[in-house]
Amino acid sequence: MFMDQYPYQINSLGHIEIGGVDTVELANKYGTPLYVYDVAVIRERCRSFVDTFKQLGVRAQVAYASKAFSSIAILQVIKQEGLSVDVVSEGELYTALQAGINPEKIHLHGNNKSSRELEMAVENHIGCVVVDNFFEIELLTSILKHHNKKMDVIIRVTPGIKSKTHQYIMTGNEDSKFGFDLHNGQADEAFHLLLENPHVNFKGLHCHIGSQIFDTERFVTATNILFNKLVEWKDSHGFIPKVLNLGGGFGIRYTEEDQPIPLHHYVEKLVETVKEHSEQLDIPLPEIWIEPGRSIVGDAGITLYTVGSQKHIPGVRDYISVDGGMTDNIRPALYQAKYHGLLANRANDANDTVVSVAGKCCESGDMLIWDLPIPKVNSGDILAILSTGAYGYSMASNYNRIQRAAVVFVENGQDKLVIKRETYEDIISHDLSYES
Ligand SMILES: Cc1ncc(COP(=O)(O)O)c(C=O)c1O
Ligand SMILES: N[C@@H](CCCC[NH3+])C(=O)O
Repeated sequence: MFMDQYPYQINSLGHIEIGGVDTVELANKYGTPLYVYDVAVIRERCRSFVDTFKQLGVRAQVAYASKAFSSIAILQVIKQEGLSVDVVSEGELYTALQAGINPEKIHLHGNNKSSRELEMAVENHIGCVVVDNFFEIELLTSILKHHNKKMDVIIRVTPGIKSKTHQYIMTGNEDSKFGFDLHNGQADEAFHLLLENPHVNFKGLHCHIGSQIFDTERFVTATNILFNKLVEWKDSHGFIPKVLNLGGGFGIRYTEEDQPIPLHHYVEKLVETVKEHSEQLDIPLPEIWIEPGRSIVGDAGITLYTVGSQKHIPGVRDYISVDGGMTDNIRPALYQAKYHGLLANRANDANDTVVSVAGKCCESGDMLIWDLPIPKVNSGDILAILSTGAYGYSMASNYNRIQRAAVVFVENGQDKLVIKRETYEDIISHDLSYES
């Protein structure tokens, strides 16, 4: 059955169960909309990456891309599992530090890092800055000079390949706001600037070709392209890379159309490719770093909603509306992302109708799922949307002054609130009065 392909079960009451906990009980206890994560699945995903590197005897860092979902609780799990953390802002860096992540295991990304962000990185002795552009080289150098410090850096390059994914989540192509182009001389210029810079240890290259990628082929192509450059730099400067960061982007199942491959396959193929090149180049195997986000938390999470109003337009379409929407999951509106949903309280009932699931925002584009086969829906039913663990909470907004939903972790039959639902007081807490 289709549900077998997801890490959730249906219990004897016909309710969806996650991490051994009945989702209907969770909806009653915490209210909806509610994000629920199975921590055992998160751990299992972390271990797929970490253990494969270990089994292959390769020095590596698996850096969780915390943009996918950042909070104290998730980063505590990430820390327990021995991962590093990739952050892209002061807020993500602050959260990682507060969660107790060892600063040496934090990598700072970003195409427009501010001086405050770089200062914070330097002051906290984080492990590595992934340098993205010439402006940043100057800024970072002046901050390091000022603090009389030295920092490990790698540079982000765009290998110039397009991944089969939505344009907005494609990042490794030439026409991208991220990184230095490998083919027009910019990466070489950055390399020279950093190699001669007494304030940095220039360790190697980074590339991230995009997101939700289901095959290993493009990772191999990207690695080949990086090595073409490394061959040049070894010949011209005797440069030997210590680190090769091949980014994230490993695909997960949202709907039946998605056919993810086991996560260890990516690691095996990357290691094989880097080993081949290193042997050819006659250099020691560099440390291999990867940055999975979605594949760590994506299918470990679901969102529970309560169905409210319904609208039947004869000959056109049936809409059901839920108590959340684009405020807790912007991905359908932003990327036309597709999700699967089902009734959490009647998961075994036969699908005898088709509905489109609308959010409650004042926006026609606030649709979560189009044309979902489902049993006849009653207002008050609990709808579960699957695989919402990545880029759901982290991209949530307060549009229409809707409160951000709560987050609950479940593991081995136990549930724990890890992010409180926002209150109306929270929503106005930063508002200042304009009355004299
Ligand atoms: C530099 C970088 N690393 C890692 C990721 C994580 O990607 P994903 O969540 O698809 O694994 C992203 C986001 O796409 C990224 O831009
Ligand atoms: N937010 C994107 C992925 C991040 C792309 C940026 N590197 C998503 O939901 O798919």
